[in-house]
Amino acid sequence: MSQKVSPPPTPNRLPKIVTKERELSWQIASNLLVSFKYAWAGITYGFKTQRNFRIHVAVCAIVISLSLFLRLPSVEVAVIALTSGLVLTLELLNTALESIVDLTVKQTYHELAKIAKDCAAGAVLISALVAVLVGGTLLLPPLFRLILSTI
Ligand SMILES: Nc1ncnc2c1ncn2[C@@H]1O[C@H](COP(=O)(O)OP(=O)(O)OP(=O)(O)O)[C@@H](O)[C@H]1O
Repeated sequence: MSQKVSPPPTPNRLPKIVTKERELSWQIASNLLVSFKYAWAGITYGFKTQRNFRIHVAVCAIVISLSLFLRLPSVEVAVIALTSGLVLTLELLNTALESIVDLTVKQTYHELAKIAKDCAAGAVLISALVAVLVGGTLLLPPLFRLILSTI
C-alpha cells in the first residue's frame, strides 16, 4: 500500500507554509508595540498568579540592588543579573508549559504530563540553586567586610 508523503518544503514554499500555520493563530501581533504588550501581559500574569515568580522577583531585586550598593565590579553585577534573569525566565516558561499541559490533558492524570511538569519545575529549581550559589559567592564576602568594618 503506497502512502502519500508531502515533499520537504523548498525555500519558495516556506513563507507560504509559515503564513498558513500563523493563520491558525487566534490573533497575531500587528506590530512591535503590540508584541511588547502581549509579552508584558505574560509577565503580569505570571506575577499575579505565581507565588514563586513573585518571590523570585523580590529576591532578584534585592540581590541586584545589594550588588550595586556594595559597588561590586561591573562583571560581577552582570553575572548576578544574568543568573537572576535566568531564574525569572525559566519560571515564566514553567508557567507557560503548565498551561499547555493543562490545555492538552485537561483535568486527567497522564504520566507524560507529570514528566513535563516535573522536568520544568526541576529546571527552575536548578537555576534557583545556581543563582543562590553565585549570589552567595559574590555578595557574602563584601557584605561581611562591610558589617565587620562598622562594628
Ligand atoms: N495532568 C497531570 N498528570 C499527572 N501529574 C500531574 C498533572 N498535573 C499536575 N501533576 C503533578 O502535580 C505537580 C504539580 O502540578 P501543578 O500544575 O499544580 O504545578 P504547580 O504546583 O502549580 O507548579 P508551580 O509551583 O511550579 O507553579 C506536577 O509537578 C506533577 O507532578
